[in-house]
Amino acid sequence: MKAIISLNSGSSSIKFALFTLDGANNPALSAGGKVERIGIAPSLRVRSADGDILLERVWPDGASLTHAELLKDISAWAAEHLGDREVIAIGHRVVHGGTEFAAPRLVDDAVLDALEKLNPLAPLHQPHNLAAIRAIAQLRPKLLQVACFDTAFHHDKPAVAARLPLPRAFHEQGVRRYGFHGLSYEYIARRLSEIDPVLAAGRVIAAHLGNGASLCAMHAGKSIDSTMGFTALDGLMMGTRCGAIDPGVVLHLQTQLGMSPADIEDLLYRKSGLLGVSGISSDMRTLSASGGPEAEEAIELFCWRAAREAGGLIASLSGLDAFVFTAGIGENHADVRHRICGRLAWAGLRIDEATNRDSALRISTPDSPVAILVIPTDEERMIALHTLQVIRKDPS
Ligand SMILES: Nc1ncnc2c1ncn2[C@@H]1O[C@H](COP(=O)(O)OP(=O)(O)O)[C@@H](O)[C@H]1O
Ligand SMILES: CC(=O)OP(=O)(O)O
Ligand SMILES: [Mg+2]
Repeated sequence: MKAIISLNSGSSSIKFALFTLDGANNPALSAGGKVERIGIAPSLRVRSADGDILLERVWPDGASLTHAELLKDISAWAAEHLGDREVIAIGHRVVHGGTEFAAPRLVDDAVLDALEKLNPLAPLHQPHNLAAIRAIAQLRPKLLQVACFDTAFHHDKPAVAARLPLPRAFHEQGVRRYGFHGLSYEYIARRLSEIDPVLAAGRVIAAHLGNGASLCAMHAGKSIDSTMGFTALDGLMMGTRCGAIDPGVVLHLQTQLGMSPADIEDLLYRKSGLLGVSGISSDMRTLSASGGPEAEEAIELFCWRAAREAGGLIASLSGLDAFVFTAGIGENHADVRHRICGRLAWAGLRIDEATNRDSALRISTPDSPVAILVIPTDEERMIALHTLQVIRKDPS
């Protein structure tokens, strides 16, 4: 039986899924898993399509384990689990596609070289994404690999949402607002159109709140604006990223505090956000459990900033019909959802405390002018669908 694998390297996680293909080439999930808390204390869990746990591993002292090292364990599990299934392609999430890659692409050396040039624009993601592709290409040079871009879903957003207010030449050089988490938002748009086609045709904000976090304004299922811009550092406060800050701060760090570009990158991408403000952890679960005043301040700032940015996107959309929470925090953290919706009550978000506590599909009150939903994202399925489309078109 033919199969494809989806690989999704996030900043704090590697998610993966094995899909078998039926006669009509529809992907059916066979098993999937994730390594989470990379950089803290990684753990791996693999589940069958029915939810049975197939494998669990923890590395309590594994803070220094890299994405590449952890990928070896995933490969070992996959090799054992495959049985007589024949993997015909691997699809990868690649975070930055720049101006050149607006749609999923079969990867070859030239594509890899072009994507590598974007590494500095996504230092927490792009190098891991590409290292996995290169490692697999070495082991299985003939295996088709498809790159699916986080930026692609946002490619056709209105020009006003893509331009930075800099001299025009920079835009031509690619210094523009791209937007990320596109595979997740594309999946949410599809799911919402199955769940509630009327809402999906309207004005929707999707909030992908994970270790990386962003909001996307969608109208009729298309991205029209996002809080992330040139890089995945923009917008919301995140696990270790600062989100939007006054660019004057960056100049100050460099010229007054004498920090090198590498130190500034490390500060803004790896030491800020929830980790920096709490001084405790980048992980929302740990912060909520800690209860200390710095942890509380970090959580409150996270929610305040999310609501504040949502206000901006409501203006981009000229109103709002639905607000969707997704990703690790969005899908699971009732208190964060409660705080964000509370700050958006003026815009018509009325949360129902009981269904919110249960992380139900619909968590707004029946009379809420804006519907509030919790929809688990599935970037791996989106990757599988794109991968199939690409290899059908170009089965070389
Ligand atoms: N059950 C849960 N309750 C609260 N927060 C959770 C839960 N599960 C995951 N999270 C939080 O979600 C974040 C990770 O989100 P995830 O989407 O998996 O990350 P990534 O962006 O690396 O893909 C962490 O802050 C984690 O604490
Ligand atoms: C783009 C991005 O921030 O991704 P992640 O949420 O996986 O870190
Ligand atoms: Mg994520």
